[in-house]
Amino acid sequence: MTTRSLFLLPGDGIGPEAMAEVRKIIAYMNETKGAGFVTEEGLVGGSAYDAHGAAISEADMDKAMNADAVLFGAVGGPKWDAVPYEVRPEAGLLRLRKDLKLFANLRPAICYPALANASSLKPELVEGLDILIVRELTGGVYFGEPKEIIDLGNGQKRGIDTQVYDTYEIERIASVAFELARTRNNRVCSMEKRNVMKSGVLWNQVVTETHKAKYQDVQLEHMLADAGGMQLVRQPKQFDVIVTDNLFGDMLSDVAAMLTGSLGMLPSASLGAPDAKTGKRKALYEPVHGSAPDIAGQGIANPIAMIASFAMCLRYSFNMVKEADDLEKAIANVLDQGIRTGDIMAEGCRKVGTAEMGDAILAEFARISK
Ligand SMILES: NC(=O)C1=CN([C@@H]2O[C@H](COP(=O)(O)OP(=O)(O)OC[C@H]3O[C@@H](n4cnc5c(N)ncnc54)[C@H](O)[C@@H]3O)[C@@H](O)[C@H]2O)C=CC1
Ligand SMILES: CC(C)CC(=O)C(=O)O
Ligand SMILES: [Mg+2]
Repeated sequence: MTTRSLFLLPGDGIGPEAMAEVRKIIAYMNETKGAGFVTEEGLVGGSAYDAHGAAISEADMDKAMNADAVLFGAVGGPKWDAVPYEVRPEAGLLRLRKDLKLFANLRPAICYPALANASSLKPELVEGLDILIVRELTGGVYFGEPKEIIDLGNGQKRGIDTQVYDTYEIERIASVAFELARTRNNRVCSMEKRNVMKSGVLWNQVVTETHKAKYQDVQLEHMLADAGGMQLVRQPKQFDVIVTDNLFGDMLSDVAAMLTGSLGMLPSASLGAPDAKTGKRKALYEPVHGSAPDIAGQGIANPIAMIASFAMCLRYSFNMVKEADDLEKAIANVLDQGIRTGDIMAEGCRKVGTAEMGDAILAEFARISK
């Protein structure tokens, strides 16, 4: 029997609550479909810091390296506000991204028909929305050196972060965006700030050259990232694929989340390059949202972003396309039935907690995938 190894890192806050709902789906697929998932669990973020004094242990890094895919919940929270910067919860996630070389972060923003009214935008602006943000994930200001606070000795300090991009980093993320556009509506919009940033000038040049060399069949547009943010809330359906750097991608995908109704709706896949011999990619799947300390521990978080991240895992790591489609359809059907967590609640709908939403999606998945 095929075995498929999954390393689960639930993390902090609502991370474990959302992961519990994915665990049920994994168990169901193993029991009824012989999916052969073999799971291991580890600690990341504040929970790892509390246990080991580090945001992820070396043993868990090894397991992440060797798994077919990593499922990640969320990290962080006020409890760890005062821990040293190097071991803060978020450092665990950044290390996973960097060491597993997960340079391509795919963040689809899809507005399910039943949720057009849940967005803060007018329903006609978001109905049928289906955009894909392709965020560069292992470079830019998140990782550039120097990164420090220096004492200027005159009562002043200076905080320094450095935005760095090399040609190869821009070329490979642009190629991912162009390839994905070919499977969708064949349009890419590249966002940077070439008017104020040298890295933006290079980004623009390299995307243009990559397009010219290999992807002239795809329609390419360039937009300054601030204007891009404005266009995302003015007329979001103008976009198909957006490709952008690490920081702008982080911000623009949180903006895009609200087009879909809630940050609790947005999944993501973080992918490495295919291995030259096996063609397999290292991969980590995580919701776009964080640990939501304001609602953690109450059983009310929306698990859809986490469940939809698992659907992306089925699609991208295991080529289980039918199962991924069925799981995404199950999410859509449950929303059509008017079942809602608090963040996407609307008049006439039935308000449920995290576990009930997970159960409803699993029941619907079981029904349609029989
Ligand atoms: N990938 C990760 O692990 C990320 C971690 N963080 C960390 O999370 C902590 C909290 O950050 P915030 O800025 O508050 O962002 P957040 O994404 O945790 O929460 C923002 C708002 O969205 C709501 N929300 C988020 N996910 C939800 C869900 N599934 N269901 C219902 N409501 C949901 C929260 O209740 C909150 O009001 C910080 O420590 C931050 O560094 C933030 C973003 C990503
Ligand atoms: C390291 C993360 C907390 C940064 C973030 O907000 C994200 O990647 O979405
Ligand atoms: Mg973010």
